Amino acid sequence: MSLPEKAFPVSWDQFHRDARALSWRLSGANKGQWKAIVCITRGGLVPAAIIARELGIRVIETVCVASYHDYTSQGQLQVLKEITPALLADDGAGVLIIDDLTDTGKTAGIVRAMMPKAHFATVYAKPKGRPLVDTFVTEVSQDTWIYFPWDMGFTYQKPIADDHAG
Ligand SMILES: O=P(O)(O)OC[C@H]1O[C@H](OP(=O)(O)OP(=O)(O)O)[C@H](O)[C@@H]1O
Ligand code: HPA
Ligand SMILES: [Mg+2]
Repeated sequence: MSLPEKAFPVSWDQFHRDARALSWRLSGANKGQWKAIVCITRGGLVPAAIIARELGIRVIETVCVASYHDYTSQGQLQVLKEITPALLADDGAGVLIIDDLTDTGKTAGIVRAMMPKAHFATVYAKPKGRPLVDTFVTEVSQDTWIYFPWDMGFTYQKPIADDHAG
C-alpha cells in the first residue's frame, strides 16, 4: 500500500458547502432540468442527497461500483449493480451522474460508457480524472488523498512543538 504524499481532510461542514456549490453550478447547466440522478455508490450517495434536495430531483438511481478494496490501492473495478434500462434510453440524455470524486478516472470511464449523453459531476477531481467530468468544484493534485468525513473520527493531535523536541 502506498500512501499519497499530501492529505486533504474534508469536514461535514465543508463537504455540505462544496456539494451546495456543485448544485449551484448544475442549476445553470441543462437549464436545471434533470430527469434523474444516477449516483455511484457508495461515495456518490452523500452528494446525491444534497444535490437532489437543492435541485428538486426526486428520481434517484444507483450504479454500484467498487474498486478501492484496500484503502488507497485500486483493484479490479466491479459493477455490482447496473442502471435501470429506463434511464439508459437515449444514451442517458438529461440524466445527472454524481460521484464524490474522480481520481484516476476509471470509475467515471466505466459509468460514462453506460450513458454517453449524461452529465457527469463530482465534488472533487484530480488531474487524471478531470477530463471525464463535465462539472466539479475543487481540484486537488494527483498525489493528494482526500479524507471524507464519513471515513474519519476525532483523534488526539500532538502539539507541533513535540516534533521538534529532542
Ligand atoms: O477515479 P477512480 O480512480 O476510479 O476513483 C474514484 C472512485 O473511487 C472511490 O470509490 P470506491 O471504489 O473506493 O468505492 P466507495 O465509493 O464505495 O468508497 C470514489 O468514491 C470514486 O467512486
Ligand atoms: N479519497 C477517498 N477515496 C478515494 C480517493 C481519495 O483521494 N481516490 C479514490 N478513492
Ligand atoms: Mg465510489
